[in-house]
Amino acid sequence: MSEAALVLEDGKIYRGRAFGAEGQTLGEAVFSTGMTGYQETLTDPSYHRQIVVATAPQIGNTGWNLEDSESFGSRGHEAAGPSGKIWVAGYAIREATRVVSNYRASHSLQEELDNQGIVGIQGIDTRAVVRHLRNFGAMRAGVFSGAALASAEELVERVRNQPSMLGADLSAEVSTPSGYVIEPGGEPRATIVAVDLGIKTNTPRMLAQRGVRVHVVPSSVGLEDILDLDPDGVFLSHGPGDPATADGAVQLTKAILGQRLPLFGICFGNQILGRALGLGTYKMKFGHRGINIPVIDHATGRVAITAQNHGFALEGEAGQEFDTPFGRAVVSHTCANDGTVEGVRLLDGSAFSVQYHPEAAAGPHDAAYLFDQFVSQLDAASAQKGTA
Ligand SMILES: NC(=O)CC[C@H](N)C(=O)O
Repeated sequence: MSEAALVLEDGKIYRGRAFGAEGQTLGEAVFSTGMTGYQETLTDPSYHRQIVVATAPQIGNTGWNLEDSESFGSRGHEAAGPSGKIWVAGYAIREATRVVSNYRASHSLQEELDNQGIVGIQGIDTRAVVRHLRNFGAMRAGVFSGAALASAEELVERVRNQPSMLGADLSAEVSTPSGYVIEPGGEPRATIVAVDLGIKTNTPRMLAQRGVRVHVVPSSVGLEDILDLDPDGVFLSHGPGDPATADGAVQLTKAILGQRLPLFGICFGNQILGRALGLGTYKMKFGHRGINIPVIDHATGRVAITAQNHGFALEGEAGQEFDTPFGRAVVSHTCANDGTVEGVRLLDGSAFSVQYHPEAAAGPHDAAYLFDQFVSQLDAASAQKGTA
């Protein structure tokens, strides 16, 4: 295995061995604290242009299977076939397992990284990398191996020459090029439009499991296209990039709110709904990425343990109420670790969103009830349509 280097924009270099494809990759270095679920993480479109550092010390134990990928439906997924497209820019780990041990595995993680040309690094002190990123923040980085290795100065230069995640407008790079429908098993109880800003496979699946027909549409969709589908509600998906750049999605959201259609948003969708309600966004120092992040629901005082993956957040305070052109709104959820805004809602309940991932994949299912809450809104809207 050839030598490899993880290079950070501040000049810090961690030397290890190649993992997966050899070559060069650039992206923002971020860390994920999930102890399981690497396949879901690697295929999540929200990680587009990010080099993920895993805090779990050994990676690859369960190999790669043909079921758990989260990128079916995202742009360019066909090329990866049933394996699912890997969206991360690179992967940095402590130790790759030598033995794949799971009945669902079809091949190893290394093989899949090789097949898809994903450049990774193993054998580095990932605890030291994570401490560095916690102290100095997520930053531009690169992984280099084989013929791509060069002098330290040259590598740092290449890392610094890439654009920052701050100001990155990435929705169009991951969103499906054309719409598709996920049907529930039987007769649909309601129909929604899901705006794909980087949607994971499990999100429309969880809605379909609840009897909802889901039209997944490209991020460039307009209000008229949405209304043509005669939906009972609209969903705004998770996705990569800086929400401050997503003016198109914010305008669309304002138009949807103006129609009084029920609206639910997750992660990027929470940031978009927050912006449409007048809140600002900012880049966090190192973000929240993992599957054990505690969130307080200020309506009930209950804490949910949640899956998360975000580097930006909405500005606001726990329980803060504010006026919007669509009615009064509230900061409904905050993170129990650091007070970050984790959810907003119109007080009438017709539009709400969370910064965490009720679809989990991977992660705990504490927040799955939010899909039920959305479906109740849809039932009410569809009943009203029936009597209109
Ligand atoms: N998973 C997501 O939707 C991420 C949202 C946004 N790109 C962020 O990093 O904050």
